[in-house]
Amino acid sequence: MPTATEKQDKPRKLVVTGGAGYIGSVCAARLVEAGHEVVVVDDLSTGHADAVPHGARFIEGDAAETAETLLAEGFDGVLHFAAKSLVGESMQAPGLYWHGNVLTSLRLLEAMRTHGTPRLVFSSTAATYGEPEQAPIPESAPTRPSNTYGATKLAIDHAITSYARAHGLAAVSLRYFNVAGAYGNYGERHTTETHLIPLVLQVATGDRTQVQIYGDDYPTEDGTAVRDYIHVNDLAEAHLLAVAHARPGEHRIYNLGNGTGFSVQQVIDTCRAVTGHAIPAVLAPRRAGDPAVLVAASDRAREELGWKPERAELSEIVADAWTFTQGRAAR
Ligand SMILES: NC(=O)c1ccc[n+]([C@@H]2O[C@H](COP(=O)([O-])OP(=O)(O)OC[C@H]3O[C@@H](n4cnc5c(N)ncnc54)[C@H](O)[C@@H]3O)[C@@H](O)[C@H]2O)c1
Ligand SMILES: O=c1ccn([C@@H]2O[C@H](COP(=O)(O)OP(=O)(O)O[C@H]3O[C@H](CO)[C@H](O)[C@H](O)[C@H]3O)[C@@H](O)[C@H]2O)c(=O)[nH]1
Repeated sequence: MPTATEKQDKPRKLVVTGGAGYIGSVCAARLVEAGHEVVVVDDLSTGHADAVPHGARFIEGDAAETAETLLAEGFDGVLHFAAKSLVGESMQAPGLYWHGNVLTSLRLLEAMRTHGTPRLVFSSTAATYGEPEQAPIPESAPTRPSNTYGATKLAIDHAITSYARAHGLAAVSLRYFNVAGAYGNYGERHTTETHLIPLVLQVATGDRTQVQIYGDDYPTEDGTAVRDYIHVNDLAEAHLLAVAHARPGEHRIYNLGNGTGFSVQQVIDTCRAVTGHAIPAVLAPRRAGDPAVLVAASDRAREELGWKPERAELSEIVADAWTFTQGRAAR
């Protein structure tokens, strides 16, 4: 059954950079299912060729370099997921992030301008806000990233605003909070995994012996850090809506989260309930740069895009991630 979004948008020819990665593969799959013509461009630096959905054309290569020639074919838009996104690595090797994220995106923007590609949807992040002054965080909150990863994403957001104003680009930046869950065979399988839910589930599969809780002295109810977890398929739905709603000369920015925070302890407890596994957890020092609470105000996406998350319960998000994880383990 096509969703409301799929019915309302016309088929388009789209490039998906990073479409062999976690979020990009889910979005590419949804775009193909919605009848769009999809070309995935991915250098497989952190992605997997077998994650590119059937029905999408796949070009293995750098997003910027490939776009410079590929866009000459004539496309309706680009969804730009390709990026380096490990916060710790960004602090140790900033050059990788300024080059890999900012330079790549600037070259992509230039290629889009040269070839007249009208539409861009960009993967921005909650990390652009840094340590927040309020919860939930609206898009009007100050952007003071506390790590290099967030700084590079914010720099790209600024560049996109300039291109929209000067060149009429129709652009949408989606600021994801904590993405989790899976969509059928598409899910999170990073070789270097830093995200809480997949790490906890790796304990349940026996691939890890325990999970570490990074700090229990935060000013939160149980002392562990609070995040806003959003289902990857709800996130994908927002991308389909963004493609349909982007308007020439405008750069719109939307936060994407459910507006409800869950602590690290609550996440572990939910994983225990979903998997039926004891999941040993040990206390570890705080991870540098981690804010205490990050929760999204996503009213703007709901009002302007008509976005409505379908799987907002943490137990649903974890259950889908667990089904995916078990499926991979059985292979
Ligand atoms: N996962 C999250 O919770 C989260 C939160 C906020 C923002 N984001 C952003 O969402 C996007 C996707 O994240 P993900 O978790 O799916 O990461 P991922 O690492 O699974 O996917 C990124 C993909 O981009 C590819 N890639 C990287 N650099 C490339 C380049 N120069 N040219 C071509 N391909 C390249 C990688 O091979 C990979 O397949 C990223 O831009 C990330 O910053 C993710
Ligand atoms: O083994 C672990 C892993 C994580 N955590 C904690 O769990 C919470 C969530 O951590 P994640 O690494 O899963 O996610 P982050 O909130 O650090 O990162 C997310 O938000 C960032 C913005 O701040 C970036 O956008 C990033 O890409 C996105 O995944 C944090 O409090 C973290 O300290 C643990 O306690 N133990």
